[in-house]
Amino acid sequence: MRAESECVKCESQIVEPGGGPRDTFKVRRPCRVMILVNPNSGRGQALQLFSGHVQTMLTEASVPYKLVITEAKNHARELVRKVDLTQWDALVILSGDGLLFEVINGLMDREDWQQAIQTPLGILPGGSGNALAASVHHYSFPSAGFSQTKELLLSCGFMLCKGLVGSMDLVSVHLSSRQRLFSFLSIAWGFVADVDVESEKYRHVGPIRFLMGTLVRLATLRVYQGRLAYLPNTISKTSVETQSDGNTKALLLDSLLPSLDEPVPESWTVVKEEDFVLVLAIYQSHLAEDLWAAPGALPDDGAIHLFYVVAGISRPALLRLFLAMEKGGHLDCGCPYLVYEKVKAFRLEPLTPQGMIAVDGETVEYGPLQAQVHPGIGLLAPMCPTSLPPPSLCRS
Ligand SMILES: Nc1ncnc2c1ncn2[C@@H]1O[C@H](COP(=O)(O)OP(=O)(O)OP(=O)(O)O)[C@@H](O)[C@H]1O
Repeated sequence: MRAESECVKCESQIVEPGGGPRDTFKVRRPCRVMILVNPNSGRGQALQLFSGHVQTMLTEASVPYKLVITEAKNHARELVRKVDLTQWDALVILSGDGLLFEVINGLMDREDWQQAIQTPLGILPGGSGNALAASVHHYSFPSAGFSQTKELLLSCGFMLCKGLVGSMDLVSVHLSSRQRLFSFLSIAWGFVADVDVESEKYRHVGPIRFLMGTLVRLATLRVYQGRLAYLPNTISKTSVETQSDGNTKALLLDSLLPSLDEPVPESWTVVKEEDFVLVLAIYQSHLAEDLWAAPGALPDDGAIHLFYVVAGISRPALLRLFLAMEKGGHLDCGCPYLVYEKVKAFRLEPLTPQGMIAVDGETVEYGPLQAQVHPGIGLLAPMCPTSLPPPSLCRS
């Protein structure tokens, strides 16, 4: 199936709403949208979600679109590396968070990454985790929950059609092989990474896969040795610093990070514990549809929300934390093993010889890594700055 609606010239209206709670929002009615769908994401129903719900919304809102069905891993990354972005006002992902991770890294691979990453990126939930979609819904309708992925899809589709755009932080991640990645969601090591990766096999059951994975992992609770250090979020907002590569490409500098083989600067805090149950760095509010992991996070707050749980926590206490996370209440549990810091950068050096590290839910090479936030370098498309009622209420 391949659908392409006609691309018509329509007026682009850019309005600073002023009355909204934050001043970074623009109303930019999407004109031409490329929608990338991973047909295998989640329960394998992304195409049905498109034809059953999204297509009608786009048609009703007169938003011209081109549908691209991804054929394999890295298809989307290769495509956005080369595509003529002047043809598109937004790139929209109907999938899980993994496909957006590919698209962001494809855009950042480009010679013209500075302009490319300013292409508004939209998300429509088609995966089993849907962390960014749940976060977007939360930023837009903080007091309105949703009970099913379909409701979340309608909410994100509605906001996409409204054409609201806000800025988004990206985090630059350095792995020990010198590979550099750009992340919009999270970096996880220990319990959370294990659950995320191991529960992939239950993805056909949808978001509940994380609860199933958590219960399985709790039964075999492990301690992971490693070193953690971070730069607290006390320094003033960092600006985007670039340097030329000697040709035409500007390089985005990670000026807060020393080389991975050098010690961290004295201004950093070194965590004295070396036995962890989990380390989670997150920069959106939600880690999954029903995991409100960072209650204070905003997409462009210039902070990495760093959580870690040190060894010694009991299985029931850890389960209580995850159950409380459904309502964002884990920090109110008074758990002495859970630590939360807002940081600009951090370094993690696992000492346990084998394990999992997940960046935006995707497994990456295991080993030392460090990361730095780049405030507001991306644009997130379905964002709503006002207290509009959620779409189901609008229609009644
Ligand atoms: N047609 C395809 N077939 C197989 N894999 C694909 C295809 N298109 C994309 N992928 C890859 O599949 C991986 C998972 O995609 P994604 O995260 O979007 O869905 P998901 O894993 O079902 O969602 P979630 O992470 O919410 O569970 C990504 O690495 C993506 O690049």
